[in-house]
Amino acid sequence: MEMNILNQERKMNILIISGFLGSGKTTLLAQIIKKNQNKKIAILMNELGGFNIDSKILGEETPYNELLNGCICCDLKSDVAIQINDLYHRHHPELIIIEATGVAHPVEIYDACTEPTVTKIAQVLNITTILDCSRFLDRNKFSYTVKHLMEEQVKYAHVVILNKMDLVTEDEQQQIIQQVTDLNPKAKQIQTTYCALDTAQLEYYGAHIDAHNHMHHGIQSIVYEFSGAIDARQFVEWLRTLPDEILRIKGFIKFRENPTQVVLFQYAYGIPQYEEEMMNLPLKLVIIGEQLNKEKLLNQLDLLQFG
Ligand SMILES: Nc1nc2c(ncn2[C@@H]2O[C@H](COP(=O)(O)OP(=O)(O)OP(=O)(O)O)[C@@H](O)[C@H]2O)c(=O)[nH]1
Repeated sequence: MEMNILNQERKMNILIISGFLGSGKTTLLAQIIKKNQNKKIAILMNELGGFNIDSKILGEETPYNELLNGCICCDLKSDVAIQINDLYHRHHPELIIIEATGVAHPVEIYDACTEPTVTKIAQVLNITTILDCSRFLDRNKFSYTVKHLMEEQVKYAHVVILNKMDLVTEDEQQQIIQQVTDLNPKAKQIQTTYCALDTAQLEYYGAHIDAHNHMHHGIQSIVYEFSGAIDARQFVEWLRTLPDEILRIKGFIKFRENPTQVVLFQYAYGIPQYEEEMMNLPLKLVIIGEQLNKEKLLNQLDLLQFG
């Protein structure tokens, strides 16, 4: 799947809402639903807590599915595809909003949305991260892991909402704008209190999207399909050349050494994994990364395929 904002194929859009615990994700969701009553929106909620969103926020009109007892980016990743398909077949929404738990990593959520059964029917519109501004400014008080996660949520967002502006001074407002810019200069920043915003600013629907600004930053993905087996040694060599911007690769390959065996290939944080796959699946690779040099990658993959 490519981050095709224009949605020419009329696929469902997926909006990923990320943000640390208590930053305002549910508040934003409520705003979006309230202001877009004429749109068919469905929610995929990954709550660890027991808040009754059903009646309090969404109303009875908005379909939602839940991912329970775990975090979307750890143990529930494969459930995401199942739930998205379920929402699609039962409700045919224009937009699915995924509200992840506050501790979810945006790349993992995006990754979950690149399953072939999802890309057939939907595409990620953007990752919107919400910040509790004063908490974000105080992030050095948290453990390294928490601080790192808060920064990663900003780093990989296409849109960053600087929320709870009412709780910070003007001086602090300037500091946070600068810090977010330093972490992710290309993200669109929106300052809010109680997530009050014109929801069109989040650029939900294709017609409102400025494709040029959004095609070239943030997380993107490309899909490549091999027509047959490739050379294992060349493939490993290619992996060694990959830049840090490549965050994930996954898919199915066959190697010439054993051309009938389909291999499930996964690559994360520079580490490849190979598993024998029993089914004969299409030989597609999904590559996820930042600022992907698509043309170069496709050329390299062509060389693997035909070289
Ligand atoms: N003062 C202030 N409070 C806010 C603002 N936005 C949200 N809140 C409050 O902050 C609390 C957390 O907001 P939620 O929308 O539930 O945050 P969340 O990110 O969904 O929280 P989790 O689901 O726990 O991760 C609620 O009590 C909100 O009413 C804001 O701009 N200013």
